[in-house]
Amino acid sequence: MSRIAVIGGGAWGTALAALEARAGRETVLYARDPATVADITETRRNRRYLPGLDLPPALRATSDLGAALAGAAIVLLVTPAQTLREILPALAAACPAEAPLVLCAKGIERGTGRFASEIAAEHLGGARIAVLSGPSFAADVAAGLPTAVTLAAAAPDAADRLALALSTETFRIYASTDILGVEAGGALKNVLAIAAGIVAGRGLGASAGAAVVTRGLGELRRLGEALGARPETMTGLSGLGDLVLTCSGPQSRNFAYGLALGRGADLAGLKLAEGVFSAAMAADLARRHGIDAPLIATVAAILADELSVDEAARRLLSRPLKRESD
Ligand SMILES: NC(=O)C1=CN([C@@H]2O[C@H](COP(=O)(O)OP(=O)(O)OC[C@H]3O[C@@H](n4cnc5c(N)ncnc54)[C@H](OP(=O)(O)O)[C@@H]3O)[C@@H](O)[C@H]2O)C=CC1
Ligand SMILES: O=C(CO)COP(=O)(O)O
Repeated sequence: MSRIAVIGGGAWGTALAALEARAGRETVLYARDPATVADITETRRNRRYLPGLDLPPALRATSDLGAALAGAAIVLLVTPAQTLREILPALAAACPAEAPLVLCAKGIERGTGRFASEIAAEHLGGARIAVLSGPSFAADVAAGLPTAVTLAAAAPDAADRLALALSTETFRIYASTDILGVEAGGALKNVLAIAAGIVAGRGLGASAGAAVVTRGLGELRRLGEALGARPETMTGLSGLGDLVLTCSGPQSRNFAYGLALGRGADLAGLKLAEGVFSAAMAADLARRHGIDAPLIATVAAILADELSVDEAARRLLSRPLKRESD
């Protein structure tokens, strides 16, 4: 019995399910939308979320949550961060008692400032909870391109076991016990990728883009460590690694959102950008912990319509000069 249940039929859930099924592991993908299930079953594609990519014949899809979870040895929860509170009660009720739950969303809950592991711990024992994060575009992973990510669980042997159970020839998972650090990196890099997109969209140049990544890493590191993350996690795959990937261009939906903002383009119809929902909470966490995070605060203010892009750039540049180490 080693069935993997993947909950969430969007880009990332479909990519992870395809990866595991292709590696020869029995995998079931739950999508709440029957049209997605029909598309996967009939065409071996998820044309809405992963257009152009063929899914392995062995991948089974269902819109019955209980059927997806029945007999699962490992459960991957891959719906957006803001949906976790809604989906977790039903998931916890139907999830086999011993199955570890791997949280794959990258975000902070609006209103509470909580990370996925904190929300999940309200429904399941902490010992079963793991988080997966790191530089990994769904399209790359689904296409079988080489990828390295981090998986954290509280117990080192649980993290090692899950890393072994989910790694494939192309998907290399590094084990960690720094759950909050891995989550903080994944959520904060999205906010900073919006900043990088804004810089590109407003035509501020590649030098400004590099400054955002570098000073953004400082904010990610300072805030992550204030929240309890280990320094090496923030400069690891789920921190620096994912920051670099997501700030690298419009294949990132967060970067693409910032790009549209910077250009003054229409934001309607853009794909999911988790940083949009996390920015205000990230800025709030920084304030509460007394952390200087001007880029995160600026993104939050722009998204809240409190600041124009041009005024934001002027204010960031006119702050008092300081030592680089500060
Ligand atoms: N895409 C990527 O490259 C990566 C994404 N991630 C993270 O994974 C998470 C999911 O992203 P991604 O898959 O790309 O998002 P998508 O927007 O592609 O898909 C979201 C999926 O979640 C489903 N969903 C939304 N609300 C619920 C709910 N209440 N119950 C059940 N299903 C629900 C949607 O279903 P419906 O179609 O019915 O609305 C859809 O299938 C995000 O936190 C993201 O940051 C992490 C690494 C890589
Ligand atoms: O998290 C990701 C890559 O690691 C995906 O980034 P976007 O959500 O910005 O597309």
